[in-house]
Amino acid sequence: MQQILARLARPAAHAFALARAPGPGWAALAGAPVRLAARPAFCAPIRLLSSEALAHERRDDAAPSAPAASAEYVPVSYSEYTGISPYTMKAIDKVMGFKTATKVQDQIISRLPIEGDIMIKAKTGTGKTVAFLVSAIESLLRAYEADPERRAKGHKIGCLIVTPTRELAKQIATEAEKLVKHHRWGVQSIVGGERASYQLRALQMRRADIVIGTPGRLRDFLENQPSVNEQAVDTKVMIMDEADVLLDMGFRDELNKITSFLPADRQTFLVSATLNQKVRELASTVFARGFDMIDCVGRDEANSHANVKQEYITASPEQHIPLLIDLVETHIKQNKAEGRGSKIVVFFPTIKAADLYGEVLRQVVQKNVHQLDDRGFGQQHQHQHQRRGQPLRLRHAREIGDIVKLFTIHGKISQESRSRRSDQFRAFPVSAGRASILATTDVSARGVDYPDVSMVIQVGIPPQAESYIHRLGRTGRAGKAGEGVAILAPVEMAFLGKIKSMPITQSEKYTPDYIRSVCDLENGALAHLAPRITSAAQNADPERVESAYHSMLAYYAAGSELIDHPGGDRIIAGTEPMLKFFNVPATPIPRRLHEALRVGKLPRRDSSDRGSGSRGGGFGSRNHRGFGSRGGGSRSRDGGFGSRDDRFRSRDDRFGSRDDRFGSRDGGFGSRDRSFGSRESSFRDGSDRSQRGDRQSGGGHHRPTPHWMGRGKVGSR
Ligand SMILES: Nc1ncnc2c1ncn2[C@@H]1O[C@H](COP(=O)(O)OP(=O)(O)OP(=O)(O)O)[C@@H](O)[C@H]1O
Repeated sequence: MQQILARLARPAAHAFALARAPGPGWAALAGAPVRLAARPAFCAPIRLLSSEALAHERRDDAAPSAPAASAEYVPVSYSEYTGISPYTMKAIDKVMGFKTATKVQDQIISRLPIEGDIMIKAKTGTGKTVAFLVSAIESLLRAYEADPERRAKGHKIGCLIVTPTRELAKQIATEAEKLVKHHRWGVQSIVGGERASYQLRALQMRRADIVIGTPGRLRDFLENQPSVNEQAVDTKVMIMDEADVLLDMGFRDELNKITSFLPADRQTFLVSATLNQKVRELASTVFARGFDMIDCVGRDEANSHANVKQEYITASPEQHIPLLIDLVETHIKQNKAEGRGSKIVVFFPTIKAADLYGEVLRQVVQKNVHQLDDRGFGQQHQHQHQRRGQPLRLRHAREIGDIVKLFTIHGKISQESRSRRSDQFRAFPVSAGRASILATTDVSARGVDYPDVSMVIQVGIPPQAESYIHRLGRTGRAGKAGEGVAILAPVEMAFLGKIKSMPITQSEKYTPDYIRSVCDLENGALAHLAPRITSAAQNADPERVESAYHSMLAYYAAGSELIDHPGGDRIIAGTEPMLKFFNVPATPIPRRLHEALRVGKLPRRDSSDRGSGSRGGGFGSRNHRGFGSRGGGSRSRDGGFGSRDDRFRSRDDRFGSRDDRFGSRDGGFGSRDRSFGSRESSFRDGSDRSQRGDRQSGGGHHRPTPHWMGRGKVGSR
């Protein structure tokens, strides 16, 4: 009934074109006069904001706001839109396979043809890409109708899309290629990290109807390549996707420069999942005329999905890994019991932490992956499946049992590996008994589309409050169900105050008693995995554990506004327990890191301070079976850290690990996100392990073997 009413209320789409007033109305996002956008009275129950309203609405997305009910969107069938050309419609239907429009798609497509500039705000994973692409294609089509010669040549850039990362550029290019398939247009990518000469040649030789690029390479081409400059002078549509990310990455200058090469009468789209002051300021410079705002998030609605349950768990850092393992295991088992597979993304604050914790997770939960080929299918039975003509996935799952595969992606991994792992994680089949886990940093937080992610776990706080929304947005995409859990240390609890508008509640399951049970490896919920867990903890290289610890301290120092920051000592005391899990004794932290934490002088510590025996707690002291029985550290400060202080010399290096969310400024994922130390793996291989004795006797970390290590159970993985 509701659907019938919604359809009756919907007039022909061509009548939706917005009446646009000329003039500079909007300009004053930052204070000057603005004009009100025309709003069709028959508008779906979605908010269409004027720039005036935008200017007055100076709240950031993660900031608190009063909850209010918002009308539910009733999906509209694509067949109802009359503003889409037949070729585009055919692609939506046959190539993309989309039958109904998402909320943001409806808001854009029901208004086609759109003449002017638009700012789009919609929740993560709601199909913004198709929304702006369809509009851009239809605008370009009209321009081609007026200029058939241009259409025939296809040499000039018709639509230019700027996006922060190569991965996103690739994603958008894939969608664009599908949508223009029947138009027979060309789609090209101009991104960093690939050979410029190849891209340049392709621009000159092939159609350039839609060009998607990352800011650095685009600016470079426009500034230094007259032929590209010439191709761009009559660009019809410019789109800035993930505008908030572009700005967070410091691309403001690049954006200004790129727009300076484009004609003033172009159509501009600014697309963002979150709206903050920086985005408003960008809007005030890139929109050459008045613009309309399409805001698909209700004024008082949380910028997350109702279908994604959000919980947090408070626990000391040494409990984080067992909790993480328990969360992952429970989720996989539960889904399997319901006949589904699992796809989990775990976010860590720093590269070092992602490497270290991700490797522990791999050693504990990964299984049967040797049976997989690159596509995630079983190898050994492949010929049988093909011969019998049976679906590979089903037979595979039945024959070799559960499969759990862990992928790691962060900015220290080469672009090529990242792309490969990203593709594999995306394609990993989500069928019963199969689970894939991605251990990552904020490099995977924004814009990356991994369909079917069933759970997002955030270990620690994100670098910015808004990032919480983006990370969470990797699940619950395209209307699917999802789950989000944040594991926070007590020192991080103040972060909850920064995301008050999010419907996140304390986990009812993970009570202090249950957390203790999870961490009681001998008798608790993870007893069956105790040998694997203890072995993984033992395998971790102490220097890398320490390095990850330092990276966490630097991370807190850089993002101090997100935590309760009464001074560095509390942060150190609150973070140091992460060492306990690995049985690595605490040592003095580098001077510059101390300065960053604003604790003044390095505290004097004798060796008994350094060890955690004096602190007690942790796993061992409670049940004499966990990770806690430890002696003092033996590393001298001079020998141990003199050279390491170098790592904190430059601001970039010091705080680099926070930048890993977006990666290279030229659109890759990587080069900005320096971490602490250069080696990739946080774990020793066999030969490394054999050297441990030397290191211990040579003044490196002394990690006394707890009584529980070395038992038969521990080594058997
Ligand atoms: N109309 C539709 N019907 C079904 N699936 C859709 C539809 N539109 C988009 N999708 C799918 O939904 C997923 C999310 O789309 P998209 O990546 O465009 O979202 P987004 O809003 O740009 O997300 P983010 O803010 O995270 O970048 C994609 O897998 C896409 O293929």
